[in-house]
Amino acid sequence: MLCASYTYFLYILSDSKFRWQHVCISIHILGIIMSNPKSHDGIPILDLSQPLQPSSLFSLYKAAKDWGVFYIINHGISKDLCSHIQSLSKNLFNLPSDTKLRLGPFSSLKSYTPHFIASPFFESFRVNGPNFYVSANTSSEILFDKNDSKFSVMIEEYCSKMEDLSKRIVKIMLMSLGEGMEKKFYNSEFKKCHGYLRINNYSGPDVMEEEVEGLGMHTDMSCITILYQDEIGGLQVRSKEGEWIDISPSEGTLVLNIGDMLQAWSNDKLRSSEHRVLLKNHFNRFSLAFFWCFENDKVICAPDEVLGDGNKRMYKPFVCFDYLKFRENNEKGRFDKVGFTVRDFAGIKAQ
Ligand SMILES: O=C(O)CCC(=O)C(=O)O
Ligand SMILES: [Fe+2]
Repeated sequence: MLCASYTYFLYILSDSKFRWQHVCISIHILGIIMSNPKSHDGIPILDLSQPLQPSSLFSLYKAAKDWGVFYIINHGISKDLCSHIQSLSKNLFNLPSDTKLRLGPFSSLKSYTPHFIASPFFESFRVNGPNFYVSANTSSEILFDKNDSKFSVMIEEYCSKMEDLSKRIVKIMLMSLGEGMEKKFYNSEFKKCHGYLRINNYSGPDVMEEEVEGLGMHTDMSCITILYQDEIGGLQVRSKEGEWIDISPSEGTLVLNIGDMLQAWSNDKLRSSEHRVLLKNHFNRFSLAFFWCFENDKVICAPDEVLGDGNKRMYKPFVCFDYLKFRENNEKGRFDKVGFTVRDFAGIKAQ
């Protein structure tokens, strides 16, 4: 069995067609020997209460390569914490527009995205790390003209759990790229990552004759994004062939999206997921998106070991902050839309 798993790690480093088929055959055999990870709509579920098996790593790698998405369960974030944040966030979203705009795009904090920026049906508050308590508290003081720390304490708790989870998932993604990759690259490349949280509220039109886009198709600029969605549903991810599939909500399940930074760093071995949110009824939808990103001044450049022998470099090395600015400048007043992705910014065009 050990022998078989070593074969997998050897071959995963290479992308040539012949070798790739070989991996699939080896893993198919492994899958029979070891228990297969559970899956949901063909997209695997990472169960953090279980030891990682080579077969689970392979499923995650495959999902991250093909879709840029998988599910996480037994992650240690309680349903109660999410529900409390959801109910306290209602107090923010229910405020009059004028009040919310104190944090809007023309304010100094710029932590509120009002309706009609990303879509008519989407609004969002942003909380920045590393001190999530201070960030949340500053915003709530501006909105409510008083200090109420309950909300900020919960945000702090949620985000500090998200930070731990993000570190764990990045390590797992590195392991999925091949034996020794985590040890080699976690500290040198990912140690200075930082996070921010977006608290999202969707409200469809009162009369819905057809489904509407709550959030148009986009990729995230992060390394990874961890998403909590309530029970309403509507999140979809696009396959390479252009087919949309539902990422259905399920209690206790978080969604992991690969973002642009990890796509570029892994030289397209991991795919930044193209996703959107469709609203199918007039119920409000709530989600929490935690973005885990490289530090602004990091130069993103796929290491040779990740590239593998004979594989072409897909991206010119670039500074993380320059990409963020590129997205912002090209999308003045808009959200992160496909069309201005990392490929458009730093992709090396095929000759
Ligand atoms: O609300 C969701 O399910 C997705 C949110 C999202 O994609 C984002 O905030 O980037
Ligand atoms: Fe997103």
